Formats: sequence, structure tokens, C-alpha cells
Amino acid sequence: MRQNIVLIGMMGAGKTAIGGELSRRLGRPFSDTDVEIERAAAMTIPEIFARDGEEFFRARESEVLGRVLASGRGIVSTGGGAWLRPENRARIGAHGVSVWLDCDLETLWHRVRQRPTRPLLQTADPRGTLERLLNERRPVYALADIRVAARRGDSIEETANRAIEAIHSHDPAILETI
Ligand SMILES: Nc1ncnc2c1ncn2[C@@H]1O[C@H](COP(=O)(O)OP(=O)(O)OP(=O)(O)O)[C@@H](O)[C@H]1O
Ligand SMILES: O=C(O)C1=C[C@@H](O)[C@@H](O)[C@H](O)C1
Ligand SMILES: [Mg+2]
Repeated sequence: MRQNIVLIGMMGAGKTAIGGELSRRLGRPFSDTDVEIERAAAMTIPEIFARDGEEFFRARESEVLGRVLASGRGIVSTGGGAWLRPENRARIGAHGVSVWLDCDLETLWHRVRQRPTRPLLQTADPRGTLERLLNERRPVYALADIRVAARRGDSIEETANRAIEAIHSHDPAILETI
């Protein structure tokens, strides 16, 4: 079944925040791959990166993604790097519709700078690193089925509304309840 709604995009784009809102609005179960990885490992993401490295994290991420997609009709928030692996994109395409939350650098930086929970930003120049990652990843995120502008100044509710409208325009059947 191809009915999951899968949020992709940069760290700080709002995948977790908007995913929770969509779950409440649409009455569908919510999964966040970062949360599921942390729960399964009983460690935080920075601890996993520090102890086992990024490749280990990415392998766990692919496993968790496969598991949550199998449930069928949920809202799935991914980690910022999940969409970059071709095998993850293929799985998401087989089991859901991909929604890219497209957010500008200044907004992303404003949101992530306060929280030291993103190991990829533990560099001498975290803003520069964020900018480089955004530039590298943008063309890959753009492969998503649907793009939703996650504009600065829009509330979580407004962005969730626009996501629902965009999903409806793409394929109204995805929003039908079972
Ligand atoms: N309009 C908005 N849309 C989304 N998030 C918002 C908005 N306004 C404020 N925020 C806040 O910005 C932060 C967005 O971060 P969130 O954790 O949802 O991003 P993410 O895409 O899940 O990042 P990561 O890839 O690191 O998990 C949250 O703290 C959220 O409450
Ligand atoms: O953008 C990324 O590669 C990441 C984003 C977060 O959601 C976490 O999955 C982790 O910090 C890696
Ligand atoms: Mg998140």
C-alpha cells in the first residue's frame, strides 16, 4: 500500500513539528525515525554518532524506516539525511508519498543554532556547514513527489494546512480514510 505521508528535508525544516500536527489533524499514527532509532538503541543520536559513527546510524535509519513504512497509512517524519540514500527513496516511493519541507537557510539556522543535538553541525563553522549541506542536498530533496514551502513566519498550523492542500492536489486518495 502506498499511503504513508513521509516528510523529508533539512534539519530544522519542521519535519517533526509538522508531522505531529498532520498526525493530529488527519487522525493517523505518527512515527519519527530519529525518535525510533533513539528508543531502539536506548541512546541519543549524538551518542550513537560518537560511539558507533554515522554509517552505523544510517544503517539503523534504513531499518527503522522500512519498519515504520510497513505499517501502511501513517505520518512518517524522517531524519534530515534519510532521503539521501537511494534505497530509502525507493522504499518511501513504494510505500508512501514524499513531502519535502523546503525551508530557507536563515530560518533553518535560527532554529538549529540553539540546540546542540545535531552531530553534523558540531564543526568550527556550523552555519557554514548547514549552508553547504543545504546546497548539496537541495537537488536530492527536489526529487520528492511534493514540495511545500516551509516559510518563515508561517505557523506550524499554516504549514500543515498547505501540506494537506498540496497532498490533496497531488492525489486526493491519499487523504481518504480507511
Ligand atoms: N512554522 C514552523 N514550522 C515548523 N517548525 C517551527 C515553526 N515555528 C517554530 N518551529 C520550531 O522549529 C523547530 C523545527 O524543528 P523540527 O525538530 O521540527 O525539525 P526537523 O525537520 O524535524 O529537524 P531534524 O531533521 O533535526 O529532526 C521546532 O522546535 C519547532 O517547534
Ligand atoms: O540532516 C541529517 O543528516 C540529520 C538530521 C537529524 O534529523 C538526525 O537524523 C541526524 O542528526 C542527522
Ligand atoms: Mg525531526
